[in-house]
Amino acid sequence: MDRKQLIVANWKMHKTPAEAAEDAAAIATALGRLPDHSSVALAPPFPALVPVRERLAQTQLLLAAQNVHSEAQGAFTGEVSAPMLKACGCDLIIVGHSERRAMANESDAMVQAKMKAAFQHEMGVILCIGESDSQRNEGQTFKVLDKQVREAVKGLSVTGVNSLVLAYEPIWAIGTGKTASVDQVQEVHAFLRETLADCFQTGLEKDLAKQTEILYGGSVKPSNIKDLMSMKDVDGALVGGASLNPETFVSLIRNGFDL
Ligand SMILES: O=C[C@H](O)COP(=O)(O)O
Repeated sequence: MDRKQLIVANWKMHKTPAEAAEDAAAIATALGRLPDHSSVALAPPFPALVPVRERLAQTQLLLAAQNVHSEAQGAFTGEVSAPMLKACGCDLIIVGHSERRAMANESDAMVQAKMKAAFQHEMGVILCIGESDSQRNEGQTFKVLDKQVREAVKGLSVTGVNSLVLAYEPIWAIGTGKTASVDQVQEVHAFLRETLADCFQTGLEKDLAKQTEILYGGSVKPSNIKDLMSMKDVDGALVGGASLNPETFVSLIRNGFDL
């Protein structure tokens, strides 16, 4: 079984619902039919989820949320739950983005609880992990990533593993224009694949772990996506800045998927 390719637009806190819907329609129209093994997902801000879903009906594009709360309901002002996101038509949820870990103090335990909530409500998870500049300079990269992965997937069921995508996003490469070199990315992705296999040591789970898509994120552009995706363990990308303009994002996808 070959792994799929996936390119995800993370629009972060950009675009009104109307702008997001218009851009989603433009992207879907420009792309047309995608090859069977290639997927594209759009992650607009919460208020744009439903309008974007409506524009993506009858297309192959997937809808992703940028965050979720671990509880299904309750007195959590400003939060959004997994059943709510499911009802908005989400296929995937981004969990543990470094911006949330930094701004909202999300711990590995919180990240794990959010993942479980997503899986319980039958959505896939894009689990973001990555080291900071100082952690890389201090030679802590693999230790940091190992902990982030193990803490997040602890106790996950086979169904969970099956719907998990990893996104390696070195914090020093996010929005900085500084992309990790293809060799740095391949080295980390190979390590992450081994770590996952080690986390799921038994039978079916071990096989599923080998099939997990691992995306790279951090200043991915139309000009560098092809080289990144030519690496053996790079299955796609999580794209911020270069996903905001529909034309740029479509050309990034065409280059990445070789369309
Ligand atoms: O989620 C996306 C990442 O944070 C990468 O953002 P960027 O492509 O603007 O560097």
